[in-house]
Amino acid sequence: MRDDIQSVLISEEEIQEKIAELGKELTEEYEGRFPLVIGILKGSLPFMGDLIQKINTHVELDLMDVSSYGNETVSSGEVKIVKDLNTSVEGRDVLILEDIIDSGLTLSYIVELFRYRKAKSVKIVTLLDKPDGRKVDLVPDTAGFIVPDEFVVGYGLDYAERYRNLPFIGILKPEIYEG
Ligand SMILES: O=P(O)(O)OC[C@H]1O[C@H](OP(=O)(O)OP(=O)(O)O)[C@H](O)[C@@H]1O
Ligand code: HPA
Ligand SMILES: [Mg+2]
Repeated sequence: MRDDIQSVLISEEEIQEKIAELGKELTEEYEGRFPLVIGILKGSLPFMGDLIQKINTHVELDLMDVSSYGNETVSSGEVKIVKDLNTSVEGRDVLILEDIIDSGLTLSYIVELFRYRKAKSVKIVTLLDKPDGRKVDLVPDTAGFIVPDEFVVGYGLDYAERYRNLPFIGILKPEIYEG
C-alpha cells in the first residue's frame, strides 16, 4: 500500500498536532452548548474519531453519508444522500466535520439542507482545504491545512475505496489512477 505513495504531504505528527489545537479551540467555543457534531462518511471517520477525543465538553454525535465521487478522482457534481442523520438539526448548534473540501459541492449541498432544516448555527471544520478545486463559493470556518490541486489520499481520504487507513496524507503515484 505505501509503495503506491509518491510523497507524504502531511505527516502523522503534523495531523495529530493540528487536531490537538483544533480540539482546544472547539472546547472553548462549544463549552455548555451541547453541539451536534456531524461527520460526513466515510472520509471524515479518522478525523472525527481523533478530534472528538480532544473536545473536552459534552457533544452529541451523528453521521451522514453522501457521495459524489464514486471511484473517480473528479466529482460527478451530483450529491447523493446515502444515509441521512438519525437526529433532527432543528434548533441545534451543528458542527460539521469533513476530511476535505475540494469542489465544495458536497458541503454546499449539506449546509443548505441544514439551513432548510432550521439548524440554529452551522460551523464547518475541515482537515484539508483545496481552494484551487472550488466550483462553488464555499469557505470553511476552519481548515487544518491547505493542500495543492492534486488528488490526495490517506487519513480517511480514498482512491477507489483504498488508502483510507494510512495515518498520513500523501500524493498517489499518477500511474495508480492513470493506468
Ligand atoms: O468538495 P467536494 O468536491 O464535494 O469533495 C469533498 C468530498 O468528497 C469526498 O467524499 P466522497 O464523496 O468521495 O465520499 P467518501 O468520503 O466516502 O470517500 C470527501 O470526503 C468530501 O466529502
Ligand atoms: O483529493 C482528494 N482525494 C480523495 N478524495 C477526494 N475528494 C475530493 N477531493 C479528494
Ligand atoms: Mg471518496
